[in-house]
Amino acid sequence: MDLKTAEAHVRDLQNLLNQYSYEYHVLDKPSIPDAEYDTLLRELIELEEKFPEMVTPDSPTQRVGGTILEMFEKVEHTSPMLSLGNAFNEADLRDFDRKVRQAVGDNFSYVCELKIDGLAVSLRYEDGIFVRGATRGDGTVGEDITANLRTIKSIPIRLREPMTLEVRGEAFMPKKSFEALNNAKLERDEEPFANPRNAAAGSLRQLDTRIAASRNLDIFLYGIGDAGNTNAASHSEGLDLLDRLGFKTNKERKKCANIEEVLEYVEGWVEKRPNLPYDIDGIVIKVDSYEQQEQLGRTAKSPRWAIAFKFPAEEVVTKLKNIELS
Ligand SMILES: NC(=O)c1c(N)nc(OC2CCCC2)nc1O[C@@H]1CCC[C@@H]1O
Repeated sequence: MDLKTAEAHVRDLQNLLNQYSYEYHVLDKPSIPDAEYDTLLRELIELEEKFPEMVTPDSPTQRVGGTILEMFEKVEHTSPMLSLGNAFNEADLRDFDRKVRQAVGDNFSYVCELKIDGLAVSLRYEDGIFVRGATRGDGTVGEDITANLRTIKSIPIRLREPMTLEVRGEAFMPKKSFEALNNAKLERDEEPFANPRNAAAGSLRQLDTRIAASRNLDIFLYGIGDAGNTNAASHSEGLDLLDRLGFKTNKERKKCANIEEVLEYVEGWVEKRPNLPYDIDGIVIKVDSYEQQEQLGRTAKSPRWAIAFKFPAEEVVTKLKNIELS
């Protein structure tokens, strides 16, 4: 095979494998059997070993680097990663709604989302290529964990359009992966993780990327850092853009016309929460229109246009049950 043909074949394989990975990990709709994916990946690895100059950062072979980092560099976020004010009951939610209506009137919608219980991260893409990923840190400065985030298969290493933007999301460990990891730790007489959030944070703060790669982490993206250079006019349009670009967003989100619909959504998920394959610790309620978000503004640390309804912690319920039983 001459260089030109090899080059074309490598690009085709890289594009094909990235597409298959997107179908499997983002759409959850694989179009080929795993064995075929593995065969194609092995073929690409062999070709890239033969022609190392053809290895590019967006090749699917570059997800798990061999390097062990010395430490994590500090990263300043282009726009702050805000935290959320909390609501614990219906009165708190109605209070939030009253303040929103005071500021923007009655003509607006909310978007309700599951509040994923993981580690908030920011992903930066330049011309569609994943260039940097960081923890939220204190909201202004986080840690560069790009190498570890690259190992999360649902994070695209190349977008479906060559956009430059920063997106935010919650990296998490699915419940099944958490149970398997803790069973393995118990077998090795190691200290198990207390919950999937700690396990996800601990995995992404590993200096050895092979450990992060072994932890079956996943992610849901929930926002755009700087929606300025997109033509999305609302949060829901922003999330649809993230879907088009190839990101994994949580499909349980719902547009609500008023606080009554929000309360109904929250009520529904109190029941359904235990059946989810990942932990959630509440529901995030956001005013949809970007213009109205601007009007509402923010405090030093959290937006006035969003609030988190917090569920009572599941562990507390378990402990209470144990007390009653004993
Ligand atoms: N954990 C989540 O699922 C989640 C979400 N679905 N949506 C947001 O929206 C941001 C945008 C502006 C303020 C919060 N934040 C989330 O989590 C954040 C990360 C840091 C504090 C909150 O937990």
